[in-house]
Amino acid sequence: MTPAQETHPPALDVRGLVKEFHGREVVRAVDGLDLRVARGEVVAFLGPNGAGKTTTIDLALGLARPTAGTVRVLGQAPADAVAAGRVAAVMQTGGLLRDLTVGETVRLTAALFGTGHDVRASLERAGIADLERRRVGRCSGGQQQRLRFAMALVSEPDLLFLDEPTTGMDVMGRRDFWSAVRADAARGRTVVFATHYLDEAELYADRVVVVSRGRVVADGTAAQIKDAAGVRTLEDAFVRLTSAVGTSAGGAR
Ligand SMILES: Nc1ncnc2c1ncn2[C@@H]1O[C@H](COP(=O)(O)OP(=O)(O)OP(=O)(O)O)[C@@H](O)[C@H]1O
Repeated sequence: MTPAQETHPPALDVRGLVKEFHGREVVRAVDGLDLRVARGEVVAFLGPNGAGKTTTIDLALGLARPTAGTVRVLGQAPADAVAAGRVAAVMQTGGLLRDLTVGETVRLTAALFGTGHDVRASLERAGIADLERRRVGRCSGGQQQRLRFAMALVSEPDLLFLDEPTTGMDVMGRRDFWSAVRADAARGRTVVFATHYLDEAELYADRVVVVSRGRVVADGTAAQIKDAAGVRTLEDAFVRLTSAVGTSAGGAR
C-alpha cells in the first residue's frame, strides 16, 4: 500500500466477505463479496430479493459480524466509524417517534452526538426545513424518509448507506428524496444505496454494482453493464445477470 492510500483509504473496502446464518439450515447470505468504493462515489447496489444487499450493509455498519472476510469503512472497523459519526444510514423503516416534531427529532439525534451540530443545515439539505414544526406522525412516507436523511446528515458522515430508501413512495416523493440526496452528494459525500428501482440506479448513481447470491456479478457504469451484457436496458442486463446459474456473468470492471 502506498503512503497516499494509507492516508486516504477507500470509503468502503470489502474483501472476501462471507456471512452465514445458522438456523435449522445454514443460509450463506453473503458468499465471498469483494467491493471497494472510492470517496465521493455514488454507488447503486442492485440485486434480487435475498441477494445479500441488506446483510452486506449491516456488516458495513457493524450491526453483524462477518463469518469470514473483512469490511473496513474509511480505514476503520465499522463499529468505530459509526460511533465516530463518520458513517450513517437511512433504512426503510423504524427509528422515528410519531409524537415528536421533525425539528425535535433531528435535535434529539444531534444531542446523541454531543454539541456543535447544525440541525437547521441538516433540515435544509434534506429539503424539510419548512416541516420543522410538523409532528412526525403527520408526515407522508416521503417526508419521513427525508427526515431519516436529515438525521443521518447530522454527524456530517463521510459515507452514507441508503437501504431501499424510496420503497413505497409515490413519484413526487421519490423525486424529492433523490434531489435532496443528489444535491448533498454533489458536495462530496460518498453514497451507497440499495434499490429495486433500476431507474434510480441509472439516474442517480455514478456506478452500479449488481449482486446475486451473495456475490458481485457486475460492476461498472450503467452503460458499461448494458454493453457487457449486450442488451439495451438495465432491466434486461439485470435479468440476464441475476438469472445466470453457476456462471460468472462478466462485470465491466
Ligand atoms: N437474520 C437472518 N437469519 C437467517 N437468514 C437471514 C437473516 N437475514 C437475512 N437472511 C437471509 O439471507 C439472505 C440475504 O438476505 P438480505 O436481506 O441480505 O437480501 P437483500 O438483497 O437485502 O434482499 P431484499 O431485496 O429482499 O431486501 C436471504 O436468503 C435471507 O433470507
